[in-house]
Amino acid sequence: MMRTRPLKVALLGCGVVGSEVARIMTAHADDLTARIGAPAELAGIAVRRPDRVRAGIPRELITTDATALVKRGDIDVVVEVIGGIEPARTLITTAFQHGASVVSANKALLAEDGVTLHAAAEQHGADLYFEAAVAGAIPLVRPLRESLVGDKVNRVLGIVNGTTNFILDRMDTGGTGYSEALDEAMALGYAEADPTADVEGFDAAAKAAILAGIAFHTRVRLDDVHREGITEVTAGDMASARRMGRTVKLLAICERAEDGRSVTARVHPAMIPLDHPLASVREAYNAVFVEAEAAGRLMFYGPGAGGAPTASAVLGDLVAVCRNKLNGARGPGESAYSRLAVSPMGEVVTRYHVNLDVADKPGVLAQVAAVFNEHGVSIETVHQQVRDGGEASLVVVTHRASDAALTSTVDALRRLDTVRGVAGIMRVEGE
Ligand SMILES: NC(=O)c1ccc[n+]([C@@H]2O[C@H](COP(=O)([O-])OP(=O)(O)OC[C@H]3O[C@@H](n4cnc5c(N)ncnc54)[C@H](O)[C@@H]3O)[C@@H](O)[C@H]2O)c1
Ligand SMILES: N[C@@H](CCO)C(=O)O
Ligand code: NA
Repeated sequence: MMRTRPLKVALLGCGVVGSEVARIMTAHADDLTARIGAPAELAGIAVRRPDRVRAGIPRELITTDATALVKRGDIDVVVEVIGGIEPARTLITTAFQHGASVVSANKALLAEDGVTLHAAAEQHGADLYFEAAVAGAIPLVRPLRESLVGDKVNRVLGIVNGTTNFILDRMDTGGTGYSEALDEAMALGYAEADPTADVEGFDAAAKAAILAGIAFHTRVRLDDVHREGITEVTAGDMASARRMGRTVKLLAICERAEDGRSVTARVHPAMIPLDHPLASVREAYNAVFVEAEAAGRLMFYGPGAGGAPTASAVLGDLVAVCRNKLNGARGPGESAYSRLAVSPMGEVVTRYHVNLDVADKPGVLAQVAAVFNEHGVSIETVHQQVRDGGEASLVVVTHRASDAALTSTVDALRRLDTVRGVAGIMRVEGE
């Protein structure tokens, strides 16, 4: 039988994502009511700028006092789409204290202090859902927390930041410069409020921390994730990748060590073959591979950013949380029983593309090869291109080696007189 009292929803933030959440809640109210089993009603919307015109949103719902809204006591679900650490963290924990469950899109906060949020949800018997925090519209959090919870996930690898994928895609195929592409991504609502979070890899690292935590049933924080953004990726790197039949993507890679006792999590630009499925992920799309012991290799693909796609994930969580409320049930809480160590980047083993500027003299190639050999880094291919003025460019692609071995190799190469400079080092993945 249909319950008559509506479930009351408080929306915190009415920006790119929040405005779409409000729009869909209104536009699809009847369907949402039928799917939940009771109406989900917007009971208040906390904003920072109350005078802004917001089409379709009744003014009486708008407040600038988010704290009072979450303390009302009659709110069933708080949807947090403000972003950032504070006041979002305090608002969420206050919401739990006052009997609400929470849906959040806030990867920065979940990666920084998910422990506090999960503990507060647990203490108050509430739900904390966060599908929108990772890879926008793509269902990934729920598959990992629910569908794959009976399996053993060993690896999660993919593109989890729409803004940087958009920029790299434009640089690679459109001839558009970095700044122009970033401006476009910001205008389309893909970027974070401070786009440094995107281009420096913080946003992808936060998502990697969340993914590693839920995939491996352990705790991984933002600081545990090795992070490199795309600000150092040059048109030269792109061209060099193309010449080798590859392209450049910003990847997030979370892996369980072979002995099963530790994990690694990293975000960095990487070269991947042009025929790899991730190479055809364009614009602000995301794609993530999950490798699990019994399931094998799964691929999740779709829009990774933007107001409406992200609101879709928020709405999915909202319906789930409302259903739980009606049934007196709870969704999954934090599962971090494995307590695995997070290994440092030096222990990560992968392949490398090393671009050297060298003197075009006899014996240089042998000298360079000897340095790789001395550090136990095996060379797969070498390409030499002679330039004017007695200089040459040498591109060395290695077999798999540890990050520590590669770093000491490059240090030693820099000390050779015949090596004028290290023009670029990039990891090679997906082969
Ligand atoms: N835009 C995307 O594609 C996307 C995708 C996935 C997740 N997210 C996440 O969703 C959240 C919101 O992102 P967005 O793109 O909508 O950002 P946004 O900057 O467009 O919106 C945030 C809104 O919150 C308001 N706000 C800030 N402090 C407030 C406060 N104390 N009280 C009330 N309102 C306040 C701001 O004025 C702004 O309008 C962030 O956590 C972001 O990381 C965004
Ligand atoms: N700024 C983020 C939003 C989606 O989380 C991105 O570009 O992927
Ligand atoms: Na998602």
